[in-house]
Amino acid sequence: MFQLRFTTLVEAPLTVAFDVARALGRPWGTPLDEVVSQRPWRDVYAAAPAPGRRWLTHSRRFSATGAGTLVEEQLAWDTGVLGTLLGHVLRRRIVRAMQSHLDAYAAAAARRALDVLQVVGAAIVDDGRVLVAQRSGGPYDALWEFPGGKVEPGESDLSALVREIGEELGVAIVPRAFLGEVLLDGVVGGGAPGSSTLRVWEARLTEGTPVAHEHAALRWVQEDELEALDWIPADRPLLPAVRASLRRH
Ligand SMILES: Nc1nc2c([nH]c(=O)n2[C@H]2C[C@H](O)[C@@H](COP(=O)(O)OP(=O)(O)OP(=O)(O)O)O2)c(=O)[nH]1
Repeated sequence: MFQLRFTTLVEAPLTVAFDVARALGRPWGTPLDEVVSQRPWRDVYAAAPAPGRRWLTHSRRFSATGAGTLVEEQLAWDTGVLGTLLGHVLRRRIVRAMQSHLDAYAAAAARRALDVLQVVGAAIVDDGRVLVAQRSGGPYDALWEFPGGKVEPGESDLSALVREIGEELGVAIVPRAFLGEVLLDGVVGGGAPGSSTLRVWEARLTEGTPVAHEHAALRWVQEDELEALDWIPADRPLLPAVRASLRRH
């Protein structure tokens, strides 16, 4: 059996990285059938046996990191009776084709990401508690969230985070660990569910005391109080990472 692994870091949210990867297809002619598709986390494709090849699979995993989406791909095939030499030839061809394909993919995904509305939030942690904010007005009136807001065109995620926290709470923060990314439901930027995303970082206060300039209320809550809050539904999948972060501090 032959195996190849490729890792690409794409400056784009999960959904964009996933959708662009699928739209571009693969840099070789062999048609592959979809075996698994879990948007935006994972897909697996396989090719039926053919001359010089008993089987071929291509699986991809997409995971969110603070620097973008990490795409881990694995190709595996078996050349059957035609043996090792053909396997090596195939390997060289696939490596060459994949290298330029992945460069083009990363560029296309980064370009597409510019059209997607991205929201960043801060889980500000201090003394074993995290700051949560209650929205005032709009479709999520009175629901709880991580303070933050929309990334502006040309702005990096972390600059947007520091700016939004300054505007909303009047404090300075330093973002630390990346906690996770969730799909938003289309209320924010319009479009289908997942056409915008929320990325949350754990952060530490460096200056000032938070004041609710734009929210109805602010609360410092402990780990065991997180679950009972009336959260914006999209935020709930982030709570395990926030709990883990509170345990670390
Ligand atoms: N800040 C933040 N927004 C969230 C969270 N979860 C979630 O679905 N959202 C949604 C609510 C809003 O529709 C959108 C963020 O918009 P916003 O109104 O806070 O952003 P902003 O300050 O840049 O807004 P704007 O007044 O400039 O338009 O993302 C969350 O935890 N934090």
